[in-house]
Amino acid sequence: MPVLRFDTVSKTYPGGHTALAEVSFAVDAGEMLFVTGHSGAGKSTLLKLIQLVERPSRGAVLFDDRNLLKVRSGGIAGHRRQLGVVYQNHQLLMDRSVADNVALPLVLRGMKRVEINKRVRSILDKLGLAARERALPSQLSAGEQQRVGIARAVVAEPALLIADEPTGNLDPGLSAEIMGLFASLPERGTSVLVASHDLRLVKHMRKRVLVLDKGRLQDDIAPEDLVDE
Ligand SMILES: Nc1ncnc2c1ncn2[C@@H]1O[C@H](COP(=O)(O)OP(=O)(O)OP(=O)(O)O)[C@@H](O)[C@H]1O
Repeated sequence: MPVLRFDTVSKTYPGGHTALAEVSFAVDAGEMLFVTGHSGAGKSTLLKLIQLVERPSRGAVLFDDRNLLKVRSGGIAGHRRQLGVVYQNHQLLMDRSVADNVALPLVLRGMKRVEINKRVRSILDKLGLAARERALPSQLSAGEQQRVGIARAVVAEPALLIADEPTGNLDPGLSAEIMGLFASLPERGTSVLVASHDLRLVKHMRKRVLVLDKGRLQDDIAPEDLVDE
């Protein structure tokens, strides 16, 4: 069963600009894929519809077979707890330690402290951050900060991880490293959807690629059909 499905989704913003036009695709549980396209193609809009930051003008977005149109304002926070989100500029709390930042989604869920500590330690270990758990974000390198952002996004084991230009501020070496971390997540059952305009990096990852062009889904490329430049 797909974890996410777009069924002929269109989004026209107030003012009349159509950011997405009749977009359809499905994401399986444990699948990783990219959405790419020029600036303004509609990548961020697509991710906003999944997070219920925006609503479709036409068509339906289904998450775990549930039509998100049926989620009322009171249910939005609950819906978002099923998602992990990684931002370009990580949005860490700068006055809290690495461990506290990563613990936040679990604290918000009311989890017991012992369980929180166990999970935080385990994910920090996996992402190579164990030695930095007491550090403040400002004491970390850009790549480490982004890894903390990823740890925080996946610590609650979301069904779907979404990331909007997660390597935008990083050099090519670090970008490849961060993408490698994303690629390791589906093994843990999390589906991963990454928006990126970095075509070289996207092709290098050899995953399925959705190509948006002026809001239309121009292509849906299987990994085996990708060609190197
Ligand atoms: N809130 C809004 N109101 C009106 N128009 C918007 C709004 N948000 C986005 N748009 C327009 O919709 C189109 C798609 O924007 P979107 O941010 O989804 O593109 P994108 O592919 O993520 O671009 P980028 O790579 O530059 O971030 C753009 O033309 C943008 O100007």
